[in-house]
Amino acid sequence: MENGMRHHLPYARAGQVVGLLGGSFDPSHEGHVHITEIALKRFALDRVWWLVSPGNPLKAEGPAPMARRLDHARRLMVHPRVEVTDLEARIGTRYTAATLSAIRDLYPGVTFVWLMGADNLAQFHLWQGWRGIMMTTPVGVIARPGPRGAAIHSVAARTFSAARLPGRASRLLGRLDPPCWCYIDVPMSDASSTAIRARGDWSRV
Ligand SMILES: Nc1ncnc2c1ncn2[C@@H]1O[C@H](COP(=O)(O)OP(=O)(O)OP(=O)(O)O)[C@@H](O)[C@H]1O
Ligand SMILES: O=C(O)c1ccc[n+]([C@@H]2O[C@H](COP(=O)([O-])O)[C@@H](O)[C@H]2O)c1
Repeated sequence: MENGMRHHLPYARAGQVVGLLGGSFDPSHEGHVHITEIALKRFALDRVWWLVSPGNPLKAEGPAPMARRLDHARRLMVHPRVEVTDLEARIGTRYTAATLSAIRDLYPGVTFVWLMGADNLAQFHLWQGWRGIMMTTPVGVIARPGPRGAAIHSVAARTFSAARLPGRASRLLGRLDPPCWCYIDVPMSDASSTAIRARGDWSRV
């Protein structure tokens, strides 16, 4: 990373627990805001950073330009403990495993919790280095409309079943040594970027 980039880094201090919500945010919507507010409380996070992805490695079609997605997300997500950032583009990573290891190097003493909706847990075993992510990073999974079983019985959930923290103990997630993950059953939002794009409310240019 260039030196000049460093002063744009989001703030966190040693001892804090920061939730990372990675996504295409193409566009961001109420569902993202909803799970962020829930995650702050239920996982006892000091902060949440939205990592607006340069492009999901598993998606064939690229998203809308970064500046547009960032701008939209920053208007939508206004909260003193939440920051919307293009950190992955700055670091030059798009695979989550690489992003996490780079971020940990940049913030010694800070604990990072990876946040995701239940749909992503169902797919998680397709991510690059997913076992390594589980072994190094507490993972918080938030309910999302769709087949609940697909997440709870996914390859990742089964492989790491012994490391599952019950939902009632969710506040401990960032204080335990990984592997540890926690699924929280919460009131759900059915908002989705795909639905918004399908309505034509967010054109790509
Ligand atoms: N309504 C929602 N409820 C729970 N989790 C959500 C919701 N919307 C998005 N998420 C989660 O937020 C993260 C980023 O989501 P993303 O930017 O891909 O939005 P999306 O609506 O899932 O987009 P797309 O429809 O293009 O896949 C993912 O972990 C996703 O599971
Ligand atoms: O690292 C991977 O292999 C990987 C594969 C698929 C998705 N991800 C990450 O998961 C997050 C959610 O992606 P998306 O496109 O569903 O918003 C985003 O941060 C992606 O970079 C990461």
